[in-house]
Amino acid sequence: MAAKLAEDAGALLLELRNSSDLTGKNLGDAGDHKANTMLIAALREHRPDDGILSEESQETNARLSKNRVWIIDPVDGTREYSEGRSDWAVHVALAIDGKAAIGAVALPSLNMTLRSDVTTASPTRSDKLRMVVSRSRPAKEAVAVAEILDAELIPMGSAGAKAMAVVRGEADIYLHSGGQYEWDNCAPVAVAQAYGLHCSRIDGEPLTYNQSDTYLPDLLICHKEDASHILDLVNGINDQ
Ligand SMILES: Nc1ncnc2c1ncn2[C@@H]1O[C@H](COP(=O)(O)O)[C@@H](OP(=O)(O)O)[C@H]1O
Ligand SMILES: [Mg+2]
Repeated sequence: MAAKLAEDAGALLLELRNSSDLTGKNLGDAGDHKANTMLIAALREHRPDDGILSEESQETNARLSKNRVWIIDPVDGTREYSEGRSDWAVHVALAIDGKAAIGAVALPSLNMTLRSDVTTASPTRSDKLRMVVSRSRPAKEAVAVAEILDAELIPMGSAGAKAMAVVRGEADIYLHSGGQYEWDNCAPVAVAQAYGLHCSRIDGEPLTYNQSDTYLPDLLICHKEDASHILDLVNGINDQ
């Protein structure tokens, strides 16, 4: 269901972008609103007992008493969506007891949806490591770690698109700090974990969802074999 909803919302968003006269922020706002309305209505209809947390409509009190909470980002990479780029995503995840249990990330411009329940082969690691970072706000730790590892930096929009670049074998590391919310990374983390990748906070702690404060400002997604080395490097940089 997560994959179907993410795909359907993605189709709506592509249709809106192709057919409307809206541009820039107006297009982003309209897309956010349209996809959010569709996703919330579908979740309320099909999973009436579950909680919902969406970037576009946050129902804090009701969800906090639930074990099962849908965490959705109708358009992740709104800026890129509204610029006509392909690096944006729709996130639909189910957190169970605070863990990213199930997720789907649609990449509508690439006609692709990645999901936690149906996985293909684990991504292969490149000898020359490639690190995806925010186009607009690359984390200082990421830039410093890339330099130490002699990794290629690949700027890209959207947390979902970046995490899926690692899942798809287009990159090896996604390292972010400085700000993000639960909806930005819950579905990407559910998918990345299902593909056998390491996912944690940059201090190595687990990523925990459905918290009263939804700010979840940093994360590391990478191949398991690289995780402890990268976490040590980040730790060293942040101790300086
Ligand atoms: N420093 C920060 N503070 C808050 N949110 C941030 C952030 N850096 C990135 N994000 C959010 O994380 C998502 C991916 O960002 P980026 O493309 O820069 O990596 C975006 O989500 P939205 O597009 O859903 O708003 C963006 O708003
Ligand atoms: Mg987002």
